[in-house]
Amino acid sequence: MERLRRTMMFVPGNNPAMIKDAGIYGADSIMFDLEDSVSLTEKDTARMLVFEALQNVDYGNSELVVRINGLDTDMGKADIYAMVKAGVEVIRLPKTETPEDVVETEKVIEEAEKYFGIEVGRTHMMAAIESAGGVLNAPAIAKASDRLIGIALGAEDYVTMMKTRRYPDGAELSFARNMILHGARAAGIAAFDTVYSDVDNTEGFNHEVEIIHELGFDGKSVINPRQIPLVNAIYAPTEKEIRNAKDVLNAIEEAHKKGSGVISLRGKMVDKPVVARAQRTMALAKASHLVDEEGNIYAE
Ligand SMILES: CC(C)(COP(=O)(O)OP(=O)(O)OC[C@H]1O[C@@H](n2cnc3c(N)ncnc32)[C@H](O)[C@@H]1OP(=O)(O)O)[C@@H](O)C(=O)NCCC(=O)NCCSC(=O)C[C@@](O)(CC(=O)O)C(=O)O
Ligand SMILES: [Mg+2]
Repeated sequence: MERLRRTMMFVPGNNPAMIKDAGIYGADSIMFDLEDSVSLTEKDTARMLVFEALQNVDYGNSELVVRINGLDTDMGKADIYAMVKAGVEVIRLPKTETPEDVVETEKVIEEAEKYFGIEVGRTHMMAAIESAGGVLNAPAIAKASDRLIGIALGAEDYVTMMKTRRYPDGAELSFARNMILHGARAAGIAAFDTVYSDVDNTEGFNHEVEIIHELGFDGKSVINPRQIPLVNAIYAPTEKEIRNAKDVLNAIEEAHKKGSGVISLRGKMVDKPVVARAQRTMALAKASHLVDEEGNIYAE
């Protein structure tokens, strides 16, 4: 079953209190940041704090990601070596422009794994796309390495470069979102939407999450724990969807027993893609604690 990544929470790497408590909010992934939320004078401290946390703090089931500084900076290589040594699960490249950026970063990760005697390939990667060039290269970026678990939109840098700003309807992000989503899906990896900076604007945030949920994004980068339950609520299937998914899975089981891969349920065809969607619905229902391990709805 694929790993759920509805929320990926940014945690500034130079904030010890936030780093210590980041695991209590139930983010699917925690993303420690060594890049833009950390000032130049704090870079070494942040690297050290995140290194210590990765080794010593228990973050439960959350996936652990670190956004490094790019290899075009003085910090990129040191970030990679420290995070690989600490056993990070995923390294996130910021401001990815080309597939070569991914390949270059992968080379350094591999060097670091060999240097520390870590199994080559254990460290996964994701690439954030934050510019016009990056968006146009999204399909190639997404296929640049087998280590990539996903690609993500970084809209704050992107809209700045595009000489616009964020608007409530999201029209300014429509092309970028579609390129990233199609690039990710064509490569068979995950697609993550960008942060929403106005943390007190719940209505605006929910509207944005509805848009990306409908488009098919796996999840969203968040900057504040208050945003996590909002995303989870929108990604949680409704009771009607869960009941339908269960009916679909039961129906296809019956069909398989009779040697068929297709069956009719209440007049609608149930075949492979319908079954795949039902399985995903049940996975989301489990992650949202709406059903037990056997798929029984808790309220029943
Ligand atoms: C926004 C705000 C200042 C609001 O502060 P507030 O004080 O109003 O927060 P409150 O809600 O009052 O906090 C209640 C309790 O939660 C704790 N708490 C809050 N936030 C927490 C957190 N993130 N992690 C753990 N703990 C947290 C807090 O410590 C408190 O704990 P306690 O005191 O114990 O009760 C704060 O959240 C914050 O700093 N966020 C992180 C910002 C950040 O990382 N930016 C960089 C990434 S974007 C970027 O770079 C752009 C991008 O690159 C993106 C891309 O590429 O996708 C692009 O181009 O688009
Ligand atoms: Mg950025």
